[in-house]
Amino acid sequence: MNFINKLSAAWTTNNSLLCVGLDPDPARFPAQLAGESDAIFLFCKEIIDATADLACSFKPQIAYFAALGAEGQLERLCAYARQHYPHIPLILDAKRGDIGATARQYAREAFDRYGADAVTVNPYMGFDSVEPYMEWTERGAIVLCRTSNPGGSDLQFLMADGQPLYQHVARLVAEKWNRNGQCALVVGATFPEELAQVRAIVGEMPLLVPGVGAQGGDVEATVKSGRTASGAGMMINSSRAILYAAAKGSEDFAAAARRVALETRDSINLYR
Ligand SMILES: O=c1ccn([C@@H]2O[C@H](COP(=O)(O)O)[C@@H](O)[C@H]2O)c(=O)[nH]1
Repeated sequence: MNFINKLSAAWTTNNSLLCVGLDPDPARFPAQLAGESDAIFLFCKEIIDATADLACSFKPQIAYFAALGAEGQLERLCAYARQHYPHIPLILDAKRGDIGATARQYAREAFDRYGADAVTVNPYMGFDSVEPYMEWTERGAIVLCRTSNPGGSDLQFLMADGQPLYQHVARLVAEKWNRNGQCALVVGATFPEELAQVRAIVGEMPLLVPGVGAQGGDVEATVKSGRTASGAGMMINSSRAILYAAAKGSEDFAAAARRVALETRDSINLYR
């Protein structure tokens, strides 16, 4: 099944717009994982098992694995998610951007090596840097548009032809670049006004929306700004607030993650 259809089905099946982010930081792992050679895999696997019925997608952030030389554990984790939860889209957050020949290798890494349904990509180098991802006709390219970080405004708010750059990106992707019909955009929950602007430009296109939870984005404003007419259209990501929900040593980490994922999913659903 292609990325967009799988995502639409997951919104319905799990009644959820929540994307569970997998940003594993061993310094924050529970004591029982200390000394385990595959602690990163084990930690993330428990989180996936605890939240799979509450999520519309999982989003491993590759930097947290690669920085520790743990790409092998990421491979295992992706294989595990695909085998046990094949109906939940797997998004590799890698924010790749390079010339076409190199982008083709990044696409192979995301879709072949890790088996991701979609990968995040940076539009700064233009269409030929994004096109190779679309050669994978069933997989998604999720293009950075209006990112959640404060510094995103440095470039994304620059005016060109009377409009901020992020709106040009939204329009380009929606009207020209989306050759395989599997594109989506990243828009931060920390900027609900811009989220509403992007929604108005792109119609039904799915949006990956990081920034609730640890970054403090407002759930009500996010949902009201980014939802489609059918009350869907978003993967609202929360990573650290779910992963590290347990107070150190006092609560089972997976149970705590499930509790916060449930609360987040339900608070999102209040405003759909
Ligand atoms: O604009 C963006 C794009 C990506 N991210 C990523 O999302 C998660 C957010 O983690 P939290 O712990 O929920 O803050 C992380 O992997 C970022 O790399 C983003 O935050 N903003």
